[in-house]
Amino acid sequence: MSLLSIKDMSVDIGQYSILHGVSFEVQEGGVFVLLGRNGAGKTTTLRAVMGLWKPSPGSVRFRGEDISGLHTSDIARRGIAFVPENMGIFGGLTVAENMVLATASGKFDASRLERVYTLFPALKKFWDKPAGALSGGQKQMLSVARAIIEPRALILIDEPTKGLAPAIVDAMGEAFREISASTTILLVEQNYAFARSLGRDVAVIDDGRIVHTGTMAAFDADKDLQDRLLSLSAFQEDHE
Ligand SMILES: Nc1ncnc2c1ncn2[C@@H]1O[C@H](COP(=O)(O)OP(=O)(O)OP(=O)(O)O)[C@@H](O)[C@H]1O
Repeated sequence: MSLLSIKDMSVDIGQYSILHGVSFEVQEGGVFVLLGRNGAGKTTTLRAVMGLWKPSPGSVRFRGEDISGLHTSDIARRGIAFVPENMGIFGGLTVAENMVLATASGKFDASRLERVYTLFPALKKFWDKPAGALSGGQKQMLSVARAIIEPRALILIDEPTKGLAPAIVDAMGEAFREISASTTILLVEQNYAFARSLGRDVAVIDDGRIVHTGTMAAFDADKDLQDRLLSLSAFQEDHE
């Protein structure tokens, strides 16, 4: 059984029809990358999985259970976390307070906290500092740390490398590799090199429709396909 199975999912926002029958399956373990041009529907797909938009019609199954009608908090309780593009952290609170708010009980499991410190040493260093004073990369690390401080089966991560320096992107990649050994990651990325280095499977969305699914290795080997689906040469110039 797939960990996450999205079937014929359509999403309307107000009078606009944004997703048109999106279907793909995410298997347990590793990194699944969702690629697509600007405005293709990547964020909308993640938000719909998290219950922040309601599919109509369509289903989202998590471990076989239809979660598409559930509230976001109930979806989170089933073991899915969302790291939004704007990171969703509280700038006026300390790193420690941001982390506490990400726990269900208000307490940390010591070994999980130790893991966060190992993955992201800067968070330990700035533990009692306001999150708003962190650099962009450190804020992104805090946002990911909040998602893994409790046990999760699936983390949805939206464009985590946007605007980050190459060294920070490398550190983020290392952390994701580590995290994905125990937690499945559904990653939306515009940085193709980053996506390629992490992804096992890939789906490409265009104009609210899935236009390709397969392994990342096969997609990466097919330059014509990449160019056709992503206009990758233009796409890379934009992001270099
Ligand atoms: N709240 C909203 N109201 C109206 N239209 C929206 C809203 N959110 C998204 N859209 C539209 O839906 C389409 C898909 O947006 P979405 O953010 O999912 O794309 P994306 O692939 O994540 O793009 P990007 O890479 O630019 O973030 C776009 O045309 C966008 O303008």
